[in-house]
Amino acid sequence: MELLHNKRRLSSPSSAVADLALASPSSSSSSIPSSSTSLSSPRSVSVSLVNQQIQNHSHSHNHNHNHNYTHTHNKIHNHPPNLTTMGGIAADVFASSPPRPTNLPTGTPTPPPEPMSEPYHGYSFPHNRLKRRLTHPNKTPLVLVSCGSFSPPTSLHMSMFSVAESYAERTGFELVGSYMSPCSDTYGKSSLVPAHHRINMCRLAIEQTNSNAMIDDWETLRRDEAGRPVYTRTADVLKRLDEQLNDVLGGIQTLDGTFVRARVMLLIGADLALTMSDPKVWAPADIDVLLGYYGAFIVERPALCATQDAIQPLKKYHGNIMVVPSFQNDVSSTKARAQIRNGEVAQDLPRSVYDYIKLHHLYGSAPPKDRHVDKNGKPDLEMVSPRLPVASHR
Ligand SMILES: Nc1ncnc2c1ncn2[C@@H]1O[C@H](COP(=O)(O)OP(=O)(O)OP(=O)(O)O)[C@@H](O)[C@H]1O
Ligand SMILES: NC(=O)c1ccc[n+]([C@@H]2O[C@H](COP(=O)(O)O)[C@@H](O)[C@H]2O)c1
Repeated sequence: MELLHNKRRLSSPSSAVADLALASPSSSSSSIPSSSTSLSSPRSVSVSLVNQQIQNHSHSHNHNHNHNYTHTHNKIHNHPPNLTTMGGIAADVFASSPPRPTNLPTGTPTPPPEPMSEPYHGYSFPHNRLKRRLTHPNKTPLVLVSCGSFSPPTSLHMSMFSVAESYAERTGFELVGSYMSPCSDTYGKSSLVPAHHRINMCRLAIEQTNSNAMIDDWETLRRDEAGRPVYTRTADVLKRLDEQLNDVLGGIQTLDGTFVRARVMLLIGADLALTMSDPKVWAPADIDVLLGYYGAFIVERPALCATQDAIQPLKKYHGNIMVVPSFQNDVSSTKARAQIRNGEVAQDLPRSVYDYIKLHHLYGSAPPKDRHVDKNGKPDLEMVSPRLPVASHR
């Protein structure tokens, strides 16, 4: 498929900066809408950070949530978020977020021409690891969605879920599901290996790290009328996941038996957040949807950018942003690919992912000398590196 223009890079070497008028011209989901109505402007408050002063949120605004979050499904009632605070961590994300509209926002960009839930051969929405019932009272069910290239998935991609989960659960949330949504092959990044390899590697990474994340390969399967893969913007990915979880599956059951909508939020690194204030990379209407309506957990990535630089331009959305502290690291897919090309062992990859790369000669890797494969030629999952931190909620 012809890309309409090249990927544009910001200063950050591995930030996501594909300029996204790049996929099929025939798909309206593939181009940045030129204009749209904005969502109601969120109140501007400080971004949640660890050690921020504990705030007590007794929730006079819960009425808004109740009113605005009624579900078409009869069983669903909004469960008002009760922002508990524990361990000295503030939980102001809901307290400060705008009332959520009943339906998806009018500012939502032009939807794709085909139904967003169009079934593809062999595809079904994954929910096997979705926790369908809350285990704690007064918590808001949270689903985190990590959209990325995952070319290849690194140990940091996997631990992002667990650090965000630990952070979220000290707030008013209970994590009920985590999704990895690999982007389509049409995303303009030359480093992408074909989607089936990226999906296989994500699967291996999940197994190896004992993660509860699910892979939603819908982005990689979407096709236009001519059968060509199309790019899906991240705002549309979240809208569809929201529909699947809350409208199709019916939401999450609370301890008192009622059903509430899960809060869907984006999980990204600070380098990607840095690109979000660039309208050539993200349509402002999409940012309204992603940060104004859904919200994001932004994991610090100090090796690539200063967190402040990333979030300061997004200050009108701060009530919907949680900044998750991370440790100093230079882990990236770019670094892993360079190591593989140079014949070095890529330490930051789950071992099974590394073996898969060698087995399939991806990223210019030489054939493996020391194959850790079973008798069927599949990577031997026993040959694994030490386990990474894992999500603990199931
Ligand atoms: N070490 C890290 N710390 C924080 N966030 C990360 C880290 N690695 C990846 N991410 C985030 O994970 C998401 C998906 O990233 P992606 O698959 O593009 O990996 P990447 O390492 O940034 O890739 P590349 O190096 O190929 O540009 C992005 O939001 C990115 O910011
Ligand atoms: N306008 C958009 O929807 C937009 C812009 C840039 C990146 N992204 C997404 O961000 C994710 C990460 O991208 P990178 O691999 O470039 O870091 C990908 O899933 C990509 O599709 C979306």
